Amino acid sequence: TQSTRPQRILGAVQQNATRGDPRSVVRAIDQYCRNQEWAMNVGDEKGCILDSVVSEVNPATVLELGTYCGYSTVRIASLLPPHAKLITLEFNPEFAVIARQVIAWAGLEDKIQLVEGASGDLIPKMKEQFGVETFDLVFLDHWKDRYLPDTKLMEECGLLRKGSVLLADNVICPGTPDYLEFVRSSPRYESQYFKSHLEYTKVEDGLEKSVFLG
Ligand SMILES: Cc1ncnc2c1ncn2[C@@H]1O[C@H](/C=C/CNC(=O)c2cc(-c3ccc(F)cc3)cc(O)c2O)C[C@H]1O
Ligand SMILES: [Mg+2]
Repeated sequence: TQSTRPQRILGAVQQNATRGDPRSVVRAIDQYCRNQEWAMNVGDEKGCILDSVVSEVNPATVLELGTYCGYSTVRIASLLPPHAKLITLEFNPEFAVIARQVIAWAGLEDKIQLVEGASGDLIPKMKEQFGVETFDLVFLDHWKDRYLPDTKLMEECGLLRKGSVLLADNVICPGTPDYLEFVRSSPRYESQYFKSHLEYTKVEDGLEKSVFLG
């Protein structure tokens, strides 16, 4: 039977990456998606911007919206301090199955908690069910029309503190116009655009970093 793209990405990791070496997992996925078949990972170019923001924030708690195959999950977790935790939300069970194996291959199970479900349902349960106070960093990379409602929901649920950083992928391509307008015009956010390119292409895209001012 025909394999799926996520299954082929997992295969590339198992064939080309070293178990327990997160950066080799990241490199294996980038090489596969650049040379064999495109996939919607944040990729190596925007990934370097992601790395610099993660290193600057040095977060103890991270929330990722939209796991897909776990590329950015592994990329972020590989930079976290020893006791830091990353919670990643994914509602497609098929993607979750693949992401769990990619995370395991990287040896990052202890830092990452993958929770299956829709962000709109899970965000209100973060405090009670997952023992989270607030998030130091949120990486938004799920359906683009969910960035704004989920940001408002995180505010309402008290999951953002003064200084919490939101980093959003794809603010140009495919684009998140309502979210961009909101964070750039709201007095409660200090926003900055990092110009880059759509993963594995020359098309313009970028990341928007928004600091919640409380
Ligand atoms: C609400 C919610 N809750 C939990 N998981 C959710 C969710 N919405 C999506 N997800 C999960 O995240 C993943 C979805 C991500 C959506 N990302 C995209 O649609 C996406 C699309 C492109 C793109 C650009 C140009 C083109 F020509 C074609 C595609 C590039 C990217 O980097 C992307 O992230 C997988 C999905 O199951
Ligand atoms: Mg993306």
